[in-house]
Amino acid sequence: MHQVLYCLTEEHDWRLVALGGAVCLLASAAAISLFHRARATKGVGRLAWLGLDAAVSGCGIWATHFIAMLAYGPGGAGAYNIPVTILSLVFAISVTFVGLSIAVSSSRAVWIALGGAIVGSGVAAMHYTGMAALEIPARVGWIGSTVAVSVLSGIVFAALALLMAARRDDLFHALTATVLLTVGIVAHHFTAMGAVVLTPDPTLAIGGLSIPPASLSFLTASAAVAIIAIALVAALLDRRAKGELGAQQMVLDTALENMSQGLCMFDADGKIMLFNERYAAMLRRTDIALAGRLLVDVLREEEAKGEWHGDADEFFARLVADAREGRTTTDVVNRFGRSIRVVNQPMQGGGWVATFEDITEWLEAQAKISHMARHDALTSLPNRVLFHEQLEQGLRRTRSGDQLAVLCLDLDHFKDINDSLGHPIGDALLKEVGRRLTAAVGESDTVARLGGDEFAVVQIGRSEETAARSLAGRLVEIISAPYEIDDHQIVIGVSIGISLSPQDGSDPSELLKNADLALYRAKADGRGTYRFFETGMDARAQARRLLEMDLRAALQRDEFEAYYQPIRDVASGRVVAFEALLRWNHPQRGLIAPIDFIPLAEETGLILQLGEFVLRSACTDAATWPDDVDLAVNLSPVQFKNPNLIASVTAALAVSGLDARRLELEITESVLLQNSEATLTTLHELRAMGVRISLDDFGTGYSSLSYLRSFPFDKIKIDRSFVSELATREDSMAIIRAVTGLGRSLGIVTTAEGVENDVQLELLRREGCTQAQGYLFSKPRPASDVAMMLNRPRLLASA
Ligand SMILES: Nc1nc2c(ncn2[C@@H]2O[C@@H]3COP(=O)(O)O[C@H]4[C@@H](O)[C@H](n5cnc6c(=O)[nH]c(N)nc65)O[C@@H]4COP(=O)(O)O[C@H]3[C@H]2O)c(=O)[nH]1
Repeated sequence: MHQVLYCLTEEHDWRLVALGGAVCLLASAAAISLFHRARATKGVGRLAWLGLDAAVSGCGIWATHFIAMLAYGPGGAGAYNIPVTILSLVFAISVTFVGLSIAVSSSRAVWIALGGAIVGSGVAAMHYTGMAALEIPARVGWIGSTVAVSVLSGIVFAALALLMAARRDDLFHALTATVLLTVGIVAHHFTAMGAVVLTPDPTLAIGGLSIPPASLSFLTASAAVAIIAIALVAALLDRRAKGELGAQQMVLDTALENMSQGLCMFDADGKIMLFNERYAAMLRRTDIALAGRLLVDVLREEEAKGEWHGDADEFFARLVADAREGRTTTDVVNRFGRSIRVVNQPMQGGGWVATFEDITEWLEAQAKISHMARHDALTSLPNRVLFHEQLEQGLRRTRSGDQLAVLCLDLDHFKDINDSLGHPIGDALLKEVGRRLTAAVGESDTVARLGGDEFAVVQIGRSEETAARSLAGRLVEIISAPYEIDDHQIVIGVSIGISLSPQDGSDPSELLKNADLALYRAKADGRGTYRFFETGMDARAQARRLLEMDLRAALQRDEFEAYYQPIRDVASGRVVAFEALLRWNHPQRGLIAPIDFIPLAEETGLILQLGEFVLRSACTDAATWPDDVDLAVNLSPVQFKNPNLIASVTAALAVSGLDARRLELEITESVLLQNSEATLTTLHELRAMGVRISLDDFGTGYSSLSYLRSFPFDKIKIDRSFVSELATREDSMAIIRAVTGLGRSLGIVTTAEGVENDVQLELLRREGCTQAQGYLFSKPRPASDVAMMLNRPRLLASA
């Protein structure tokens, strides 16, 4: 140690030592930076960086040595043998190259340390060869132990330097490694110089092939500094470029790995260049090597394992050909129970990018949406859209000689069931109807629910009239069979309209329209039956449409008028009331009877306005009559569903000033059929106001008697049909006798309608009927004739 210190302080020029140290530091910095570059690169690039690193390190060590030698006082007297000097440079570069190569190619500390140690021994090899090149007039001797320390210090520090550099490529590790390497080189040099023992010998001459130390040192130092500087700049530029590339790579990797789609990139030969994890996971290729492999090899491997089916070579050849010819292809493939959409997009310069999207859920949702769009949610039967499509399909078949029938079905009075038993029961009934229909039709026939209580059937193939007739008959029977739903026994009828193709039409809309017209006819003919389309139906429907338009206009033009028909007390013959009966003064058609427009007004809802008009005008008229003459007004079931009924009765009474006890409202059984709870409440409210309630057309319904129990009616009006047959039919007489008897015992007034002659009147009187109404006394007349009707018991002139 003493020798080393002595050598350093006494035998060296400090300024040159500092210069050598600076060159060494610069060389070390470049060497470490290049070392990092070499580790970050692969293949030929790595080899180039290693070569440059070894050259820079070798030159750096070499230059450091000769600058330091210039600082060494005793060396100034000699010269350097040129071949040996060159050999020392070769040693420095080649041994360093070996050491760096080992350290770069491994990530294990032991190999990196070994590489570093070899670099350190390269420093020693250079130094001692360089010393051998020194020619001075003295004999050079060595202190063995100091030599050993010098070699060891170079090895240890160089190994530490590379270990530090290999840990991380950042400023801290780079600086620490640089300092360690510098220390290694410098420590080695000066320790080695401390080991030198010079014995002057003037006989030793300087050879011919030598160069003075000052020239060599400055020459090599400048060249080395230039090389080192260039290398350092190159390394720094490369680092920055790599850094940017690395950042881009990171962004790309993040994007790739966070894509919901799988992505795989192939070169022009079909070799996998890049893929993301989603791709590997989607195609279950996580366990097999993919990068750099030909797709066809991967497919063959999967084919062998039974995971891929098809001809791998043919498939692959097609993909490569598509990419080569610039064709973008889209396929939906089924892999492992999932539906995957694959898009192969050719790349510029060959190869293609394949994207893989799992569209299983999307396809399922699509199927669901498409099912929902074409099926009825309640019954799952085809809806109008699908029905149209199937009808169109069927019609295409009829062109090749087949026949087709369209059956439109409408449940009779379904609304009443819905209103009285509630929607859940109504829904359950519709479902059951759908099931019965489906079970009843043939395999090639289609049943659809067109909406509400409307169903339709297309009968294809054997649909000549008799087949359609037999199906319709069967359907009427099947649908009319009782239903048991939630402890309710339900009976419902069905009306069916039928159109046939080709005779009744050849496009879906026409056939449906004609079947609808036939359905309308079936309903008009009493429901619970079927009708075939006939040509005249269209005209009738047209007439109905015109009537509806007329009706609306008539309301605006005030063409309606209340007529009155007297009701007489049978015993005294006195007029006790007038029934208001609506008339339409049509400007072209003259006076129109209610039977010709009331049903349509009920269907279209216009009855609400009409009913209100009758109530108001009749109450106003009646207010002018004697106090003991009452007014009877008919109420339609439709009006009864209107929540404003009570309000409009109250308003009519209030505006006219008529006493509520003089007003009598006539309702038919059908009013009681609908939503009975609400109906009964309304009836009771009307009664509470003082208004009386009559049961009109008694005897024409199915269970007239049972309705008498549900509400305490003030009056029963015996239907005209019984009165007209009074003298001829025994059973009519019996019914009248029963009703009048019932009225007497319940304290209810009985009014016989349609009394046309004295015989009928006499019989009614005999049976104890309370009141009578009919043409015998007067036909319905305008309000202006009321006074006349009051004064004259019989007014046979027609109205
Ligand atoms: N053949 C014959 N017929 C007789 C005789 N006596 C009375 N009539 C007719 O019998 C019908 C009695 O009225 P309705 O049973 O309530 O039957 C009424 C009633 O249900 C309905 N209607 C009439 N006006 C209104 C109204 O303002 N509102 C409602 N909702 N319906 C009305 O139209 C039906 C028919 O009314 P109209 O044509 O006026 O027919 C009236 C009347 O002209 C007779 O001796 N012989």
